[in-house]
Amino acid sequence: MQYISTRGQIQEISFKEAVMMGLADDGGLLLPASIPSLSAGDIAALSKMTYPELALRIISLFAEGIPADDLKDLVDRSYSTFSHKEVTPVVHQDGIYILELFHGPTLAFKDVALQFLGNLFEYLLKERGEKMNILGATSGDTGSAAIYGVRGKENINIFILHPHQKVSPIQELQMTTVTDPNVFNLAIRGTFDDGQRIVKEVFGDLDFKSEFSLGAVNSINWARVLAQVVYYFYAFGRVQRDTGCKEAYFSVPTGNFGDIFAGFIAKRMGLPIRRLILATNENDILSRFVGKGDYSIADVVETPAPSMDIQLASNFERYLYYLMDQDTAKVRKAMADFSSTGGLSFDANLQQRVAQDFLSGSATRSETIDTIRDFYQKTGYILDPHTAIGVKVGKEQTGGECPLICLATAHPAKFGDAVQEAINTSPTMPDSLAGIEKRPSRCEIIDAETDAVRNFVEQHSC
Ligand SMILES: Cc1ncc(COP(=O)(O)O)c(C=O)c1O
Ligand SMILES: N[C@@H](CCOP(=O)(O)O)C(=O)O
Repeated sequence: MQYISTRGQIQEISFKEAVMMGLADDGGLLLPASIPSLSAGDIAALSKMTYPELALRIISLFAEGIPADDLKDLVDRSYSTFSHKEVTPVVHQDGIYILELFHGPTLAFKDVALQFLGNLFEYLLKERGEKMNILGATSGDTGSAAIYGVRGKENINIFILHPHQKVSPIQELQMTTVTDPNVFNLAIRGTFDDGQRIVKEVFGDLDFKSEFSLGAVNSINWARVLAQVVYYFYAFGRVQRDTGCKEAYFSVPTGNFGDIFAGFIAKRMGLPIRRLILATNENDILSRFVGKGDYSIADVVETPAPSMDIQLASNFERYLYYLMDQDTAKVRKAMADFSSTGGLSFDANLQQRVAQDFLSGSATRSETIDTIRDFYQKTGYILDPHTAIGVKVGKEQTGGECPLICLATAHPAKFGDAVQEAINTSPTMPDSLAGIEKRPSRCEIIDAETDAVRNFVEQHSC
């Protein structure tokens, strides 16, 4: 399995090289040159596996070059840190299936990939005798998951940019109270989009990238998307076992388009996903794209689902590559047009193709809060605000043709204020958060400027 860039100037690199490269050196994103397809029989066999067995089977299809025993060890260690024996259990509530992705160390779906990526980086660096400086941007969840994935690991320093005062109080504490010497939190005066732009600009300076051995933990890194493909198979297997269904809908709260893109890969591999339902908050550029072919940037607004307060969805470029029939010249042109005009529009023909894969919708602030309240009143189950958006849009877009699986991307305790507003009760705090506000913390506040970040990394690199 070789990897290529969406912009066509990186050809045929290995899985290991793709993981280490993170952002493609031509500014694009890396993808496998071909996607393996699984038969219905293969998929039925997968449904009998435990989560680590399934993860090993799916990841090994894409991870040539890592011996099977080593990969098994990496996968087993990565999922042993989850508090639920099923890793990502599926629960049935109010007629829908909720795929709980928040049983990892930092209580969000990011742990599923970042526990694995942290171990994979450690393994590859040892093999190469190298060091790495990880640089990432977060709207709240990737940051802590990445930090927990690499804290205290040798030969790795990690620098995480988060938008100052725009993440939830618990999200901020989960990052800033990790005071291991290899962890650096930078609160930037700006938005997540500013942080992601800075990260891409620093990676785009290839001399700097090479001199400081930069590594990527955002879904820029293909290994992130790959590890997230696994739970689509897992959830479908569990729901099919219970219902005998032939197809399912997946509703995915979406910001940077990474999680739903993992579902798109699962669909291309043959998983019978009837449609992926793309659910956004008021930052609805992606739902406008699916619904109207309008991909035009607007200002970021603050919502009760801050992790999705994103306009510039990094993985959109990966989807464009498939929508444009893997024509990298067209992708390059589209990305250049988008950066000069701030918008792209898609004709009826392309919109029809998008509609084969996706449905979409969005939720306002009050609809998000109302969904948490209504769901709690009916079931006693507390949704976090991101999950609530997926549930609301998923229910609106489907009519019982086949099961609806909604991705529960975070634990409600991370977003106590929104939950309190909705149901007048605070969610129970998981043990891992006990006393978090009393722990010592460390964070630098800086302007959202590429040079400021570059200088900081230079001074604190390993
Ligand atoms: C809790 C939560 N839900 C949903 C999302 C959206 O995921 P993605 O960015 O992969 O679209 C994010 C982060 O972006 C998140 O942290
Ligand atoms: N919601 C994310 C945004 C970054 O997304 P990523 O999947 O590309 O890392 C976050 O919590 O930081």
